[in-house]
Amino acid sequence: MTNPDMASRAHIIAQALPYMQRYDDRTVVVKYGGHAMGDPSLGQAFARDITLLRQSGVNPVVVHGGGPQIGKMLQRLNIVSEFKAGLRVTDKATVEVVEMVLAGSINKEIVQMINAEGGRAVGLCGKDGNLVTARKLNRTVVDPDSNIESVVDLGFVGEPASVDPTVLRLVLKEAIIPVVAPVAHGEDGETYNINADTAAGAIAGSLNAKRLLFLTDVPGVLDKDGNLIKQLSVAKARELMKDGTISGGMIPKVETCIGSLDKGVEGVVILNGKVPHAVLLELFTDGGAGTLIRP
Ligand SMILES: Nc1ncnc2c1ncn2[C@@H]1O[C@H](COP(=O)(O)OP(=O)(O)O)[C@@H](O)[C@H]1O
Ligand SMILES: CC(=O)N[C@@H](CCC(=O)OP(=O)(O)O)C(=O)O
Repeated sequence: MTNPDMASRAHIIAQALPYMQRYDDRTVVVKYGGHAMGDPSLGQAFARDITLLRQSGVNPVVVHGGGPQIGKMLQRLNIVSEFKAGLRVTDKATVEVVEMVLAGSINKEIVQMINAEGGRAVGLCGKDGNLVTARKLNRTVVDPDSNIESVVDLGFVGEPASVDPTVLRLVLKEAIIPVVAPVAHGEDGETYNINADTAAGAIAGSLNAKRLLFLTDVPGVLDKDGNLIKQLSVAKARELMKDGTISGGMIPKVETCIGSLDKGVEGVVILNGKVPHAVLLELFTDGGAGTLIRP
């Protein structure tokens, strides 16, 4: 007779089959936010999920952030940093630190974690193979009191002007997992700091990804009372950004979700990366959580 515990374990594994078939040979871009990183056992669970996706025939692409880690390094170096509309004002000294932390230590740490789980990961940034070419971002902000619009100068903050996914396709064809840091060259030869959410959206769009997942440190988009919004239309998302319910780091995430749907990404989800195995739960079980942004 089958032990009930064994039977329920088998049931959970078997439940994954239709999902594995749905995502077979499809691209899933996972944005791994700096706030979801840090805990070694969570990091290991994340690396295992990504490796398992690859093993089951999915093409995972990791695009990572590292905002809090950049902040710590800037503090150690006594460089003052501020954010405007969820983006770091980036002068010359800051962009050097951003590149060092993102494309250096964090990128290699994630590559190492995935490889330790038996995957084969390779670290890239926007500069590699001209993956992402940046242009300076001219950011408009609206003062909520006066409703007056103004352009803020964020320094070396860029937005993707073009994405050439050739290098990603080559890597994916060999069953290697690309791990991308959001730092890129501009046509002017400068290095630009791109918000990781924005970079993930542009990359997902260029690959016509089946799914784009944002792993962050909250369960998803929360309403004014702090309750999770399970499904959010583009129109409602715009309303919540306007009235300030969506603020700070959630702004580039939601804006990217909207842009990615326009670019042909099939589904975009913001979810809690602090839940162990959040990626597997979202993709391979009926228990998907977080906020699904829909047209
Ligand atoms: N309406 C909202 N719902 C959820 N989080 C929000 C909302 N508005 C602002 N936030 C903030 O956005 C943060 C997530 O963005 P961010 O700090 O950039 O994380 P990450 O490093 O994962 O990109 C949350 O921790 C929360 O403080
Ligand atoms: C322009 C800009 O704000 N760039 C971000 C890049 C890292 C990032 O986006 O990291 P998270 O995903 O962890 O927030 C920064 O300097 O913090």
